[in-house]
Amino acid sequence: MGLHDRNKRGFKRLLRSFFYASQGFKYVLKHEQNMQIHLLVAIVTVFAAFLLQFPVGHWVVLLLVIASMFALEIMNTAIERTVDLVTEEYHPLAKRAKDIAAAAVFIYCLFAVAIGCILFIPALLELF
Ligand SMILES: Nc1ncnc2c1ncn2[C@@H]1O[C@H](COP(=O)(O)OP(=O)(O)OP(=O)(O)O)[C@@H](O)[C@H]1O
Repeated sequence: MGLHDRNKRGFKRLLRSFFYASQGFKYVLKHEQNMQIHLLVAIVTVFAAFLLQFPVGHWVVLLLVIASMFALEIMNTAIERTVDLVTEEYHPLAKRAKDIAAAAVFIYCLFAVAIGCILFIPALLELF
């Protein structure tokens, strides 16, 4: 899709959007160590949730947290690359923008861990 056919509609455009989105996802997965960690944690928690036979409500919360974590990390990377596009020199505003984007991921991570404890600890205690 060229830069000038943004007004086009249709299935082909939708397919192209999926293709570009998958390129973005592949890029983040390949280049961002944090994303690789998120993916690993997601796989482990989903596997554990299967074993612990989570009820539907727990599954909904778990999948929501995983999807939001991925989306936030992807947006963080987009902000980092956009800042790099504006300047590769040291700039206090570049630092601010990147630090704030990283803070969003960090805060969400803390809450995701807390939610994970709320979901998993009682289920694990029930095993004993
Ligand atoms: N152009 C810049 N000007 C000033 N400070 C910057 C600049 N680029 C990066 N920094 C600082 O360095 C930190 C690390 O930036 P970097 O772009 O390497 O991302 P990162 O933290 O390594 O993230 P990731 O590992 O997810 O790519 C930023 O949070 C910011 O504090």
